[in-house]
Amino acid sequence: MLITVVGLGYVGLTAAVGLAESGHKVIGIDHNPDRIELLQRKIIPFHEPGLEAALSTVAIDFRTETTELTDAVIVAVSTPLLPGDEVDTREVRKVIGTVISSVQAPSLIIVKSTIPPGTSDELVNEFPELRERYIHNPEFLSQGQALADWRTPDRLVLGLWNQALLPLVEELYHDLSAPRVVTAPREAEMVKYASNAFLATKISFANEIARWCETHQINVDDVIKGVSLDPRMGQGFWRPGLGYGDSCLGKDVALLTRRARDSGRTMLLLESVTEVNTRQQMFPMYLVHDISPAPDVAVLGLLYEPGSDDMRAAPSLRLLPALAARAARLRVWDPVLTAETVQALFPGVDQVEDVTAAVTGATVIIALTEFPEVTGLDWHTVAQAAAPGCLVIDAKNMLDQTGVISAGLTYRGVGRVPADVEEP
Ligand SMILES: NC(=O)C1=CN([C@@H]2O[C@H](COP(=O)(O)OP(=O)(O)OC[C@H]3O[C@@H](n4cnc5c(N)ncnc54)[C@H](O)[C@@H]3O)[C@@H](O)[C@H]2O)C=CC1
Ligand SMILES: O=C(O)[C@H]1O[C@H](OP(=O)(O)OP(=O)(O)OC[C@H]2O[C@@H](n3ccc(=O)[nH]c3=O)[C@H](O)[C@@H]2O)[C@H](O)[C@@H](O)[C@@H]1O
Repeated sequence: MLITVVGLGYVGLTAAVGLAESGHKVIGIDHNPDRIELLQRKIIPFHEPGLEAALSTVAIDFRTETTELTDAVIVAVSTPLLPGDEVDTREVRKVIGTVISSVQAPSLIIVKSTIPPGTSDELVNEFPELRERYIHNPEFLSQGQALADWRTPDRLVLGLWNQALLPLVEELYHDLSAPRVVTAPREAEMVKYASNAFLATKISFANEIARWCETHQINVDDVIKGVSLDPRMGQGFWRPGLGYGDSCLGKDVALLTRRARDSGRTMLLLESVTEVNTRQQMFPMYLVHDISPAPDVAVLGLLYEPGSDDMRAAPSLRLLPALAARAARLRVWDPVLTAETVQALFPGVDQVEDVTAAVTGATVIIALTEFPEVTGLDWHTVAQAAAPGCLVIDAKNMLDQTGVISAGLTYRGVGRVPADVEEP
């Protein structure tokens, strides 16, 4: 098939590459000319492991606009949160308006962007010709493993009014063997929101349990292992840490809770999920708050996860200014973010080139991102560079605490009981 993908971010570019790998001819459209210029040179404009290598193996026609008739158009443009927690769907509407008003509209118009429940109905009210061609097919990939998730999805959710479109969808996704959930667009929209709300809930739950464990001297790692082996619990998304800090979970929960409040049916659970998360993102502050004299702080990692440079909702955005206000001295190290990005997000911050430069003289080390350079640290070497007895805050329970303690450093994780290790 000949397919146009509009919006070449994490979702759209992954879809374009995945569909090209499946043998389709793909035209990739983005209104950002700088992005197109890079893509034409087979350079991806963000950090997504494996995607650039895959892009180099396929031929995609990248442009800022097209008038060419294709069999299907996939819309994957941004739908950010507006102030007041409503979602901005204007770019989706704009693209649909352009596509539907073209002389011969394509047979399939697929919206992959996350849109609030009811948006597809609104789109069809605005563009009645859309109804017979329309599918809302939400995307469930995770950044950092986007292409792998595309190639082997858990499910394909297909929200449509016109069942006659299904053979075309099968042709489009001929090599994706996941179960299909065929429903109406409104339900498909809600599958996406309910999924992200549940993931957010799981993380806040894990963090609450970790907090309880900490108070009662119980090791949360073993508790989670014991609980999550029950298949009813689902094995993933159990890791306590800094809370969710990606660009979507918070955004999707915010939309649901805002709309619930508006309709007079407050979602008590999800309101609490957000509250727990907001508190959790700042937990390193509670550990450094009373340290006197003001600490010399090294922050290792600014990304919310090593596989994605998406800083739209990263916990470090709130944490760093608070730390800067508390610390006598603050240094950050991050191997992915460029100096320009760091200065734009955290003006004036002292960004150093390597971990050793960051930890030298530190009285507090905060490990925020699970980069291999952090998880693989030799703590005896760190102890020689850092101040004696330096506090190591493991914000993701990713470090070997025995190694940290046996090097003479003080360890604090999330709901972990400090290991009984003989100090040197
Ligand atoms: N990032 C993720 O992990 C996931 C995101 N989603 C949803 O998918 C949608 C896209 O997300 P991302 O890829 O993260 O966004 P993004 O912000 O990385 O990329 C969106 C792209 O669309 C382009 N764009 C915006 N308006 C346009 C227009 N009118 N014409 C052409 N190009 C346009 C932008 O220049 C940008 O390159 C959002 O609705 C998001 O909520 C869904 C699942 C996973
Ligand atoms: O709608 C979306 O945009 C996507 O949001 C998340 O994907 P992603 O944003 O890439 O983020 P994840 O890697 O899944 O992590 C989300 C956040 O939760 C945190 N997390 C994750 C797992 C865990 O056990 N504990 C935990 O704190 C991560 O550090 C991160 O801040 C979902 O996992 C995807 O299914 C969904 O498609």
